[in-house]
Amino acid sequence: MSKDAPAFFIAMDPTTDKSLVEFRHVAFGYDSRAILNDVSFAVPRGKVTALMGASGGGKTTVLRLVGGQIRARRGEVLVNGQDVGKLDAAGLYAVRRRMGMLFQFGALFTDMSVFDNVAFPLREHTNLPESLIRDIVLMKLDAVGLRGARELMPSEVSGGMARRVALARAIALDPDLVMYDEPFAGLDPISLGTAARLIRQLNDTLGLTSIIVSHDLEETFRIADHVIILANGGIAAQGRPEDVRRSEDPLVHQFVNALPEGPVHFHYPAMTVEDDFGNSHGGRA
Ligand SMILES: Nc1ncnc2c1ncn2[C@@H]1O[C@H](COP(=O)(O)OP(=O)(O)OP(=O)(O)O)[C@@H](O)[C@H]1O
Repeated sequence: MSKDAPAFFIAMDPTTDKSLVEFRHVAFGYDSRAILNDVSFAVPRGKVTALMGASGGGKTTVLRLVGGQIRARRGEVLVNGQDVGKLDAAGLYAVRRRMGMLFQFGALFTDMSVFDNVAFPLREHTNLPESLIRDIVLMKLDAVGLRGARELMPSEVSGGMARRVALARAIALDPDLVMYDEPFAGLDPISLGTAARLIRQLNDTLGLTSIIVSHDLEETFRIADHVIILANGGIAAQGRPEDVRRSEDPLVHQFVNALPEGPVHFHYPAMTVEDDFGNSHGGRA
């Protein structure tokens, strides 16, 4: 990085390490309930990785482990070679600054204009002068096609536009990694296609690494370089979309073909049906 580069600019790590994020034998559970058992995978640097799997399988949990909001019970969660689970508050802050997070409905601040929403992280995390913030915000809004919408309030933009504003905000600080949790939820097919192409395009033009959690198989397989399928607490498959699609593993087959029956559990763990509805209530079953 040149010494004249503005302070907010964080160069890509020059290391030759091919993965930006790596899970090594990670186990995690909420209370006594195990969610991930011995999970290992790598997210290749500069690529779009899709994290998919059955509902409740732990995809959002994986994102929260990467962001350091929760810590693994066992194993390592490496981001740029650092174990996020072992960082103190300052270390975690530094790692998080290099991540953009985009959650389901964008969660824009409703009392701020589109411009101020995108400016927010810059005002919070940097000491840049307003004139430079303005240029950066307009650049980010331009990247998502909304430079002309800067004065609008969130209530005045469509769902698809709101998602794009949230995306501009997520990339405001020039992150290395952007994590999207269900970025297509609730979008009509045209907005969905636009959002997907935008994620791909921003990844490539800004040199990002992207992780997308999504249920939209077709669109996600179309834009992803790498797919990881999470099921029953482990990794059912990972690889290029075309390879995962061809997998003959019954679990993966069930998932990529959206079959209701198969090895992926439909039920949240519960006591047996007999115990729940059975004779304990005087034979009501
Ligand atoms: N804070 C929490 N406390 C207790 N259990 C939780 C908590 N957050 C998630 N869970 C449980 O952990 C499991 C995994 O949740 P997670 O949100 O990671 O799944 P997911 O794969 O993202 O699901 P979906 O695709 O439905 O969003 C779920 O069964 C959920 O009920």
